[in-house]
Amino acid sequence: MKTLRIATRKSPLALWQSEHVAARLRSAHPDLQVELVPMSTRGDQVLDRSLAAIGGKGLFLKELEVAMQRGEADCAVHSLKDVPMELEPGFELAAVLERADPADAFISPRFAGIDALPHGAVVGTSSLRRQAQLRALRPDLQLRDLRGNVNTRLAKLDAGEYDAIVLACAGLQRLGLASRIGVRLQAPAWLPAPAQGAIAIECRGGDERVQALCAVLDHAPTRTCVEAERAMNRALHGSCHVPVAALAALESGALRLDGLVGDAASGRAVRASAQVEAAGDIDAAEALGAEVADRLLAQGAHQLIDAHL
Ligand SMILES: NCc1[nH]cc(CCC(=O)O)c1CC(=O)O
Repeated sequence: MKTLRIATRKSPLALWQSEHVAARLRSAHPDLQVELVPMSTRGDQVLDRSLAAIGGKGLFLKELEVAMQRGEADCAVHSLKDVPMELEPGFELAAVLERADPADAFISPRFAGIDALPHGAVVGTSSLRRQAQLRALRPDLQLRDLRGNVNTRLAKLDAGEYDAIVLACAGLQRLGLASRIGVRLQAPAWLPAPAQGAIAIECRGGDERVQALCAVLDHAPTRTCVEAERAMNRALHGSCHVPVAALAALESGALRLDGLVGDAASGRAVRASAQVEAAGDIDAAEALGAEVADRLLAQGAHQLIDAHL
């Protein structure tokens, strides 16, 4: 019997996502034996410093890529928002699954929304993108770091360490915690991370067996949207030190992209958007991302980015 081994992180959300991919692959290929290879990454181990300080998003991928290189796994499942804009050489995305809810969620046991928070309320999030947007709306808030997996973050909120926190709706929904969502923070007023809500399967470049097995899970409209968002981020040369947010949507054939570059310390933010009428191919999505990046730079995003170089 043929086997496919999926490298995965061990957090409950990562395991849910990998089990989901495994189940879909099993039903698409009844003769395929699909196994998970759970492993811990540096991004999971180092919880006392921000991701930006310890080297960025790639930290969630490295150990999984090493396992693929060694032949201990055939592919790896990731939240696409945790995947760097440029993959390591020798790897590619075999599939991007249909996106779940891309929005961020405001969560608080006591307050109905960001506007309802009292002056100086304490909000937990280590994401510079979420911090920048909170600062832009409410300069008075006290923003405090909050890392760890989704359950850990909710437990810290429930223990009273914060008045509110912000998490991705998709992660909460996947873990059966949708009832914790207080407010869905909607675009274009609030923008999520590029590719938030999308699950990707990474494999070794040129591994045609794995690509063919995973191709059935690929969702073209999601690919189009996330490509526009990731192309915008790439064109901004955004490192994880600069808060960048983006959301693309397909509506009756047109592809619209909203983007934001912010500054977590000052709460300054610049926004831009654009759309293409016939969003046929990946090239059009990429061009749209570059266009919105140009508009952001023209409005002063370069000052926010240069300040972090
Ligand atoms: N930063 C960690 C992370 N990576 C992906 C998700 C949620 C699921 C997704 O966006 O696909 C989360 C948790 C969160 O931000 O609340």
